[in-house]
Amino acid sequence: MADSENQKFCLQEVLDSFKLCLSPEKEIYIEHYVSGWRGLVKLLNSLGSLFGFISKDAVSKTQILMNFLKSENGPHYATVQSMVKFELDNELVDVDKKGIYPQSGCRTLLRLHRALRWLQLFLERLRTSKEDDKTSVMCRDAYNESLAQHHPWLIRKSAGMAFYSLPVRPAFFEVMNAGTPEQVVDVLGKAVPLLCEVYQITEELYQKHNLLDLP
Ligand SMILES: CCCCCCCC/C=C\CCCCCCCC(=O)N[C@@H](COP(=O)(O)O)[C@H](O)/C=C/CCCCCCCCCCCCC
Repeated sequence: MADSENQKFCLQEVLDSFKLCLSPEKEIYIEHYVSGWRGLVKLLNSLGSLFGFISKDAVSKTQILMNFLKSENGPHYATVQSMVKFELDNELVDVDKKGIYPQSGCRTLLRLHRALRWLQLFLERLRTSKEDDKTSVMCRDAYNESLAQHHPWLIRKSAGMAFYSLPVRPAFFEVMNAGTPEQVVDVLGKAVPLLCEVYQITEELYQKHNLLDLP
């Protein structure tokens, strides 16, 4: 695990990364998108070993994208839009679902994009929750409404077990390291619309190019 993923989670930092990832022309910078996910992985790593398999998958996907960014084709991977164009123009994507490019940038980002929908739904539930609402239920409901439909039975079961071990809401707010519960709710109020915008732009781009079902 990289050192940065062992550091303390900071919600504001995650928010800043997702803010930075949107250009004025609404292009999405992959470097900052990945940095937002890496910030989130810090929180995941503080939640215990049951979340290890989720963290491992998120780290591996962010690493694939960082490797593209650092490669000789790096400039083509600066934004999600330029990556889609580059991989489609050069036939590097499994548009015909043959599974020849299991590690393309487009399919890797699609997995994180689907997870972003879960995050958006979970954070909105958290934002509007009451003190004794269960984080495990909020997380499970958000998961069932989004990512679960893309996961096989074993992953769904393992994720469900991990959710049970989530701390109660006041303790979860502490881990989020963003001040008082009122301040956490305030930051969440800024985070959710931002994640929503990043999600929507990616969703429309992937839809336009028929990339939403990449194997
Ligand atoms: C703002 C602070 C509060 C929220 C804190 C959230 C912290 C979340 C950090 C990272 C989320 C993990 C993102 C996981 C990406 C999963 C991508 C995926 O779907 N991968 C599957 C498919 O990949 P391929 O096999 O096709 O390559 C893969 O099979 C999945 C493996 C792992 C299971 C993923 C379960 C995801 C559950 C949602 C995250 C729950 C975290 C709960 C923490 C509150």
